[in-house]
Order: sequence, then structure tokens, then C-alpha cells
Amino acid sequence: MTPTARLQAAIDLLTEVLATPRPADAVASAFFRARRYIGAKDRTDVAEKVYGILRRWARLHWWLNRAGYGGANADGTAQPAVDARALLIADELLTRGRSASSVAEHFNGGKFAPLPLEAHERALIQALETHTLEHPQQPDAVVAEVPDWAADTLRNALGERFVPEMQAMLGAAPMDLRVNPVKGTREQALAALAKAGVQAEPTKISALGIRVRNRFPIATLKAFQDGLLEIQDEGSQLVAFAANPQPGQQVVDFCAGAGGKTLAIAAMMANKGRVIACDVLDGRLKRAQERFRRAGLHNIETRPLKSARDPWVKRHKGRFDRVVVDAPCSGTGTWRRNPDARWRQLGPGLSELLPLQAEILDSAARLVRPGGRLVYATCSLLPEENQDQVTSFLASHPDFTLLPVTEAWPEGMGAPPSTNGMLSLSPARHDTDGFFAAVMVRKEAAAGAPDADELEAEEAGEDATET
Ligand SMILES: C[S@@+](CC[C@H](N)C(=O)[O-])C[C@H]1O[C@@H](n2cnc3c(N)ncnc32)[C@H](O)[C@@H]1O
Repeated sequence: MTPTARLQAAIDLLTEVLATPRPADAVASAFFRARRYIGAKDRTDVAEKVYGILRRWARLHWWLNRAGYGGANADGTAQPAVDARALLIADELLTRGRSASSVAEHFNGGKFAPLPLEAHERALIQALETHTLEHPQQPDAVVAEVPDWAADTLRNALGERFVPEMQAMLGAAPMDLRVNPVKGTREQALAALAKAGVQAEPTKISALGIRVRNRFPIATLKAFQDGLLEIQDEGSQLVAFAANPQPGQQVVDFCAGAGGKTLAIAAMMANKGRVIACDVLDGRLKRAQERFRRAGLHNIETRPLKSARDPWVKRHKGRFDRVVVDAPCSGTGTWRRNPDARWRQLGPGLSELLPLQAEILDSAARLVRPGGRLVYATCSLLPEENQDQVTSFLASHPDFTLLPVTEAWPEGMGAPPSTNGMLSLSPARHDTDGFFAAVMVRKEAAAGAPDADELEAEEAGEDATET
């Protein structure tokens, strides 16, 4: 492809991303699947242009607004809309340091080339041609690429670390792998990777993690196909360590989704005992089963739930040694992987998520046996979804106490970074996705004392003996 054709392909892809209410990576996969004629190098270049724009979104919009895009003129008429062409023009000039004439010459209307420039686009090129992406007047949330809905809470929570933490979120996430101990050791996995030409090293916190340093299609490796390796961010791997399930135990992964945590938990149990993978999306659980098979794990059952309060929960209350709640959340910790998630909220917002998280935690807690552990985790950096949920859960559930994550951790598996007894990871401090986990223990019941459910049922006039 010529540079001009690549530019047009990037305009086409970005236009689709902006018009499609699906995550950018899903739109990009479908885009390239439908254009198999685009070779690997061209594909990388086109994707990098588009992902770069998603990572520089707030700063590019700041410049475009300043240059008279996306608002209203003094006489009330609408300014030109910010579209894929305007974003690419701005990015080529401000980030890639292209000259005005070299940008303009791509827009020549030729075969596979962008259509000729409109008058307002020529004015845009003129307005931006001597500038670079950063400007001293940009507010900190623009510099840090943080959307309004998350800026205040993150600024309050992070204080002086707000801008550096958020800037650490701007790079691409590394590729991490988790070794499946049912299939082999980390040393064996590293040897298999080295043999295949993959540059890899052990991760710093997860004793089962491997960080890949060069681009490589990991899914083509025999070690991956044989189930020795799974793709999983180091932060996400640590949830299983926090749960520290033992072989032979009864465990529930309440929000199992695609099964990432389930796999790690079941493997730590060495295929002994039982993990029940629950989710309200049956399709996700069905897809996860293929991963369970590849990993050689036979101790997993799936259980679709109608809602957090599915009657199955009540029927199985007090039966499990470990209950893991990897709650639906804002995903603010995964912005490195999904840069568009900041700007295009495709799932529920915080006002829906916060009560849902509390409800899921409250319901799932019923499954924990006295002496058993409840693990609450999110891939969020927002205290409302993390520490605040744990604090309010503990306040309303006096039969649970916080177990410091350092005490919950398996022996011989290193030490987790701990903040007030909880695991709280961020890209700037740990070079992982933003991740949170807290472990709570259900107190052993005093002999003869009614449990919380029995009291609740008594109040509601129900028969609390139903199982
Ligand atoms: C963060 S994702 C889980 C990711 C998964 N644990 C993994 O590691 O691949 C949250 C999951 O919670 C599920 N969920 C949403 N509402 C739920 C509810 N009321 N009860 C159980 N699961 C729920 C979603 O379908 C989603 O799969």
C-alpha cells in the first residue's frame, strides 16, 4: 500500500470505529477480516494510526476545538464536526511532525487516496501546522487523557500521582502470559518460548507470569495450543493468588465471564475439588469451556445465573470455601488495552455499576461457609468501585472481616503489594493493568447462632430452612 492508501484505510477504519457502538478492537478485527488484501505491515501501520488517535483523543480534540471544530460559531451556526479526516489531519501534523504540504498532498482524490481537502480542512492545516500535541494551556485532565466522568474521583484518589499515573495509562499494554501449573513449570514455558524466538522474562509479582517483549502470534505456539500458556495480564493473574484456593476445596467464581480467573483458580487447585463458574451471560460461559478443555482442567462446572439473586445462590448458601467476585466495573484499569473505553462508554455507567456491584457482593457472600473467604476484585482504579465497596460491605456484614492480602497469599509465591491490606495495582507503580482485590473472611459461626440469612428470612416471615 502507498502511504496515501494507508491514510485512506485509517480514515475508513476510524470512521467505522466512531460509528459502531462496539469496542475499537472488535471493530478493527472485523475491518481487517473483511479486507484480507491488506498485508501485515500495512495493517500494523493503519491500526497504529487509529489506536494512536484513540490514545491522544483529548489533546487532539483540544486542538480541533481551538481551530473551530465541533462547536458553534459566534453567529450560532454549527462548526464543522470532528470526523476521522479532521482527527487524522491533526494527528499527522501535531504528533507525527508532517509538514502542511506533505499532509495536503495525500488528499488528492486519486485512486485509493482521500478525497480532496475542503476549505475548512485547508484552514485546519494552516491553524495547526506550526504546533505540537502538547500545549501549556491544556488542563491536566486533557494532558492525562481522562474523561470528565472519571477526572474528579481519580484526581482526589491519586493526588499528586494523578498526571503520572494517567500518563502511564497512555502507552500500549505489554503482553503477559500465565503458566498453567497443571501442564508444566514456568521454566519449561520460558524454554519453549525461547526456542520459538519469543523474547520473554518472568513477571515481577506473579510467580506464574511471563512478560513477552517482542510481537509474536502466541496462539500459534504449540505450548499455547497444548494449554501450558494462557494470555492474561499480570494484575489479573493475582486475583487467583489472593483467593489462594486449595486442592479439594469448593470454590465459586461468581462473575466468571470468559473464564480467565476460573482457569487460574482451577489450575492452582491441581484439578482437585470443584470450581463453579457462574455468570449471567450463558454465551460467555459456553465459550469459556473451550479454554477449560485446552488447559486440561476437569474440576470446573458452569452455572448460568438469571441474576445476582438467582435462587441457586440461596440453595447453596454457606457451602463454599472460596467465592470470587470479579465484578463488572468501569474498566478504568484497562485503559492501556482499550484506549477508546475512556471516551465511548459502551457499557453501563457508574450510577448503574455501583449498586450492581454492591448487590452482587451481597448475594455472592451468602455462598461463603463460616471460615471461608470472599474475594472482591475489579479492573478499576476508582475508589468508589473498590475500597468504598469493601468498606460498606463490611459495615453491613459484621460476620465478615478483612484478611490482609499479605496473609491470604500462598506461601512461596512472593509477596503482593498491599495498600491498607488490599491489593491495589496501577501501571505507573507496578507496570500491570489497574487492578484491585480484597479478601474477606466469614467468621466461624458461634454454636447455635442464626446466620445472616436466617435473620433476614425471619424478618421477612420466610422459612429459612429451605435449601
Ligand atoms: C469483569 S467481568 C469478569 C471477567 C472474568 N472473571 C474473566 O476473568 O475473564 C464481569 C462479569 O460479570 C458478569 N455479571 C454481570 N452482572 C452479573 C450478575 N448480576 N451476576 C453474575 N455475573 C454478572 C458479566 O457478564 C461479566 O462477565
